[in-house]
Amino acid sequence: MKIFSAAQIREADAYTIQHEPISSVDLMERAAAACTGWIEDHFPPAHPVYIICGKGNNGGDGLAIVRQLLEKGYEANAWLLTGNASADNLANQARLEQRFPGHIHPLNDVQEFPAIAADGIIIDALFGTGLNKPVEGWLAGVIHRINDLRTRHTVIAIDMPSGLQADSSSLHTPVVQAHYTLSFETYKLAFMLPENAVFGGEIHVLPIGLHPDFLTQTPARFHLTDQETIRTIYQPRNPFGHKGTYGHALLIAGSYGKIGAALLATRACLRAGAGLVSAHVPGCGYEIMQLGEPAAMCVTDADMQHSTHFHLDINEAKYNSIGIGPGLGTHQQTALALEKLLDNYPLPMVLDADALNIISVYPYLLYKIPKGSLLTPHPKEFERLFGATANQFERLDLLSRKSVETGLYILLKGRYSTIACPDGSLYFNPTGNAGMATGGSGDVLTGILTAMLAQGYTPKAAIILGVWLHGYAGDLAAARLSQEAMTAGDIIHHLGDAFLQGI
Ligand SMILES: NC(=O)C1=CN([C@@H]2O[C@H](COP(=O)(O)OP(=O)(O)OC[C@H]3O[C@@H](n4cnc5c(N)ncnc54)[C@H](OP(=O)(O)O)[C@@H]3O)[C@@H](O)[C@H]2O)[C@@H](O)CC1
Ligand SMILES: Nc1ncnc2c1ncn2[C@@H]1O[C@H](COP(=O)(O)OP(=O)(O)O)[C@@H](O)[C@H]1O
Ligand SMILES: [K+]
Repeated sequence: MKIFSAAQIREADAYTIQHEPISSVDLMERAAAACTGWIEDHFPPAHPVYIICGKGNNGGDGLAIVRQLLEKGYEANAWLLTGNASADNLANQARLEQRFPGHIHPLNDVQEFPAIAADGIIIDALFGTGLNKPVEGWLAGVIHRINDLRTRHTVIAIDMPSGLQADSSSLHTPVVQAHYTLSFETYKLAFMLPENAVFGGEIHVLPIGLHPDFLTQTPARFHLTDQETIRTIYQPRNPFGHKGTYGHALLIAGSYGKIGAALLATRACLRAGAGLVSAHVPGCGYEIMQLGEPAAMCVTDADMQHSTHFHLDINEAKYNSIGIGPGLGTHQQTALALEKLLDNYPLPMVLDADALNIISVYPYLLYKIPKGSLLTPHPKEFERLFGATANQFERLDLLSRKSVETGLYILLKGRYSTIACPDGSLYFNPTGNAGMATGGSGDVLTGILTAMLAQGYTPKAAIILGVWLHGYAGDLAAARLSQEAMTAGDIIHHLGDAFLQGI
């Protein structure tokens, strides 16, 4: 699913008006009806509704919602900023006044903000995608008033929480903190970033019938992975396939005290479909690996505690893919061996955790990584690799620039893990939950991605599909066990159901 910028959304709006064709006020009626329908489904008419309306089309939506709710028997009123209203806003003021006189109240000052009855619902229709600067002065006071009331009253934002910029950072500016956001047609970029998590609440994207030609033909830089995309990527196994068909994957992971990371990555790699899996671990890991995962082969390093010689018998004829980093440690001998591996192995590989930490100490190694490889830093590792940024929009830009510059796929992990592709496109992943914020989840992902590469998926397909399945398995684990009780191993246990249900 594409994520459009505010400017593209305006174009979609105009294209729909011209090509459906439909008048802009009727398109507004349709958008408002989608919201009214949602409100009706979730809150009975016993709740009085207070709609705070701006002067633009977001306020116009609010005015139309007041009229539609009144028609459905709700007690609804608008508090409207006075001044130069947009044409469709004016048209909806007139329609409301004509059908239900006396339901529009002026809002020129915070003092005029209504007193909200016990069961009252506040609807924020102040500003949407037309916000052109941070909100200041008494209007900021209105936003603060709404936010003060949110502990006692449900707050529903129309299209965007007011004050939130769709495509740039809103840090340190006043923004409504909604419980629900009813957004039109597409997700906005701002919803994807953790720095905005407190504003949107539960986000519902309501279709309003923007023209399908525009939506399919207009290129977008940002995407939200959906099941449809996953179904086009996934390749069912060939009935005549043999284990050679699905590749030999090698995991280079673990050090004394962290052999569990190697075990998790290895198990995940097997469960994600690799034909053969080998693990290279230091000597201390041999029995743990052989007993812990009998289906995997184990190669031990000359050193008992950490890996030092994993570059020796590795070549592309033997291993179709390599995943390196979980629990590996950052010993200097390990760093030297990593450099030799990068010098000798030409295929895309997966680099995670300590492999990334080593590279952040020796940044020139970044340029030795085979093109098309997958890097999977969490935010701290990302910062060590590429430096800090003032906000998460800048971090997104940095992420994309580094991917383009190096020719590597870089995954920034977290809620809506973000995949930056060397062609400049970015994919947000919607699956996964906070139960996965538990030690070892990332090791499991390394195993899954290494398995996808071994099976012959292109790097882009491997990372989009692997990250989706990892999160989906995490969601299934959380549904069965709770977010609190699930562990990284449970993500692996649910991979089977993720293949069956998530694709
Ligand atoms: N996409 C679609 O297909 C559809 C979109 N629809 C709806 O249209 C919405 C976009 O409407 P929009 O373009 O009129 O902009 P909107 O968000 O109302 O803001 C503009 C107003 O805010 C003001 N203003 C701005 N910043 C300000 C500030 N910091 N501080 C103070 N004032 C500020 C600005 O004033 P100005 O700066 O011009 O004086 C102007 O009055 C969209 O979010 C959705 O709800 C649906 O109806 C139909 C289908
Ligand atoms: N709140 C969350 N929502 C969705 N996914 C999450 C969340 N927290 C963590 N995850 C996922 O869990 C994994 C954690 O990886 P990482 O931080 O490397 O863990 P570890 O180093 O313990 O293995 C990532 O794939 C990340 O996207
Ligand atoms: K709004």
